[in-house]
Amino acid sequence: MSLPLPAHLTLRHGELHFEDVPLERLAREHGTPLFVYSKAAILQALAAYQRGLAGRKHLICYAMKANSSLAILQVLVRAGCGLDIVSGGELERALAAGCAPERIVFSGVGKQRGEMRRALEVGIGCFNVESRAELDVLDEVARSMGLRARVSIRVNPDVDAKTHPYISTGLKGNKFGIAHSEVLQTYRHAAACAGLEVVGIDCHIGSQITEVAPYLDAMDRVLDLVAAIEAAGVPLHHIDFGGGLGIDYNGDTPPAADALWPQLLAKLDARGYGERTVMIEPGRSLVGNAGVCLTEVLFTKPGEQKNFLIVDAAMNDLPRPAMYQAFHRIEPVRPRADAASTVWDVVGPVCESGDWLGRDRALAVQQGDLLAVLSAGAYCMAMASNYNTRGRAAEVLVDGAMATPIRQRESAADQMRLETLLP
Ligand SMILES: Cc1ncc(COP(=O)(O)O)c(C=O)c1O
Ligand SMILES: N[C@@H](CCCC[NH3+])C(=O)O
Repeated sequence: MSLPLPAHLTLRHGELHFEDVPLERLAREHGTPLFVYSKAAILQALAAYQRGLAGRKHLICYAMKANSSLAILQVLVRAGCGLDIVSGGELERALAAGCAPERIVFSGVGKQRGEMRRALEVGIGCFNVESRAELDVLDEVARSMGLRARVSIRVNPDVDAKTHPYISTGLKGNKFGIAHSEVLQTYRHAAACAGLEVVGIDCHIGSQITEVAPYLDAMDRVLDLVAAIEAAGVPLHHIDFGGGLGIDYNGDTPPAADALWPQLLAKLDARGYGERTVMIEPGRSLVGNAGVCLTEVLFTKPGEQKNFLIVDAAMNDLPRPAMYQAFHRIEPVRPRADAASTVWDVVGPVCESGDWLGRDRALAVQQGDLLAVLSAGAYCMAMASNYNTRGRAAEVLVDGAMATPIRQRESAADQMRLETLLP
């Protein structure tokens, strides 16, 4: 194992542990594939943001799309987070997990009227609006309910987040946000709508960002807009700077949240906006390295060109490699210290050539061994599907020596529940 392990994941007595819990035991008790999360690792990641924003009026709204399992939401909400949601479904999860509605922000380019209505009815904190058309529909829906919707407009600062094209969102060619050149007129329009109350400005430039420069550029551009919008007579109560901070998947070196935020806050201070409420929407950086996916080697299949390790987790459980060629480290749960390693492609049982979890990995393993796919806390379970009628995996949350099952494995009956047989 050449790279250090993520926080709270350790090799003890020849076996991987999350906090004080041996992973092999969890796999035997709950079966595989199994997602295991560390509460301490989540709270440690959150603490870096809390330190970075200490002494400021702020609200950290966890972007729950990264991992929306109820218990994970509870951990973050109980630790003081609000939530960033992108659908009516996420709204119901947020409420079920005990998040105060006023600590919820609603992002996303395609909110439906019913979703707007429900969010207004429960009294969410703010809608991050992404187009002029959405603004008008929200205005109409709020007026029909005799309410005013608090809005912040998501601006597209046109900066290159230097990340994978599928997860870059702050460039002109992206579907997200309102173009820099149209921001002012959109704010003027919003301020004149009786069903809307303008409260802030919002920006999110992409995901898995590992450099400081795009953030600094985006902050400069957002603050230029704040000055212009306020000069036009529209006061802004908060600045929502989105999420996007990357994690270490394979030796990546993103800035730490408590190193990044002082630099961004210095920009606010320098421009006289130090008193504004700062909101952020981190997702991946709070949970990504707080989770692993345990999987069993079903078969070894050496071949002429490639050697395959066929494991019981697949692209339906962990779609990031298939979707983005994303790299996840794969480590044996009980490394075989003196065995020679072989180079394998680690693949799942799904009937697709794209169903792989790792390529060309040197591993000393045998049939029946357990592997841990690392950095699986974000955008894995949340993006899981039932392709090939595979049930979604089970999940366990570790806290010290305690392991709590937080989601049962989905059965075939669970999957068929909403379907109807023809007479
Ligand atoms: C509007 C918005 N906020 C927050 C996030 C969370 O991003 P990340 O998980 O990269 O922190 C996303 C996803 O990229 C997003 O689209
Ligand atoms: N799903 C992407 C991140 C998307 C960010 C959503 N705004 C990933 O796994 O990297």
